[in-house]
Amino acid sequence: MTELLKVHGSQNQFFILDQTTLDKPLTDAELQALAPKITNPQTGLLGGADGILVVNQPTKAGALAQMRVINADGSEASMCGNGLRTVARYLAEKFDQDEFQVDTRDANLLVRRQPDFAPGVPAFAVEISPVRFNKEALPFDNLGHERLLDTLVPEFIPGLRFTSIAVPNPHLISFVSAAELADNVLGVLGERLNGQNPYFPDGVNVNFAQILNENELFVRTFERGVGFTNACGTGMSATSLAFALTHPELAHFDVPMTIYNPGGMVKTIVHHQADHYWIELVGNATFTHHVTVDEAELHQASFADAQTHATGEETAYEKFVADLPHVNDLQIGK
Ligand SMILES: N[C@H](CCC[C@H](N)C(=O)O)C(=O)O
Repeated sequence: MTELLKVHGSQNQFFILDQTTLDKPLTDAELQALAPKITNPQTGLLGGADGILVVNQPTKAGALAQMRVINADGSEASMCGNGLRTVARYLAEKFDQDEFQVDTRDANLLVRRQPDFAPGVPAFAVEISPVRFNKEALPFDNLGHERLLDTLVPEFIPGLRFTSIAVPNPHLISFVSAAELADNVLGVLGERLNGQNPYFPDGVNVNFAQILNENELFVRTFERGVGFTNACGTGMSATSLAFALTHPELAHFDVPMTIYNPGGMVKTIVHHQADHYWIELVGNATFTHHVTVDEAELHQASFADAQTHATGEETAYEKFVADLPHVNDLQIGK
């Protein structure tokens, strides 16, 4: 039998599959077959999820383990900020270490246990890096720009300004009004730029942010390979950097920013030395369920006989969110 964990960071929900515990790791094809089935909100396991976080032996020296990110549609992403916090907690408990590096596609990233965000709400800080602005990192075509930095792009939405940043997965960011944030214009643009389109051949995560105050945002994200999620860690991190770059009077480097989202709240700290940028993302790492399933079933993308057991942590997380300002203003579930 094999154990999976159902987890979330800011209610961005995942299954963690530690391939090192299997007799035979799932192949890439098997992972791509399993993801859409187990994450399906109607027919998936435990109400579905936004993807699978796959743990393997490290491929880079210095890392404790590797994390791969499989989106709900089976596509693979280079990074997942909310997911990395939950994998960091899983590895911290597995290896009894509180600070180490995790091997992600483009870099070993430093992760560190943090004080609980609230009673019963464990928290981790994770490095979001590498950060790139060029078209090699974030391929887009037919816009007549080498990069987007608070750029008017009438081809997307007339009147809105956009910034493009890869962290290293691709993000498009626009600072909008409360009305635009709640409107479905984000969903329409997200669907468009992740379908057949002349601009983003590989799709892109689209983030709308409302500026609440100095160093304080509300961010809503339409994710590549998933759709609307309750939060996107790399999205909130990229948006924090865009905030510091485009609104220097309101957003400061090396100072914690508070980022609200439909699933809760995280802190980000944007750092730079010359033109090298990186972001610290600090937030919850909640384990909601233990799942026991026959390994042979997983290879067949089946989980019909899975046994699930709630950890009880969700109650503490929901109390944490209930006490937050702003989050309940914009009730947008996944
Ligand atoms: N959908 C994203 C990957 C997951 C990122 C998100 N869940 C996060 O917390 O950063 C992409 O295809 O780039």
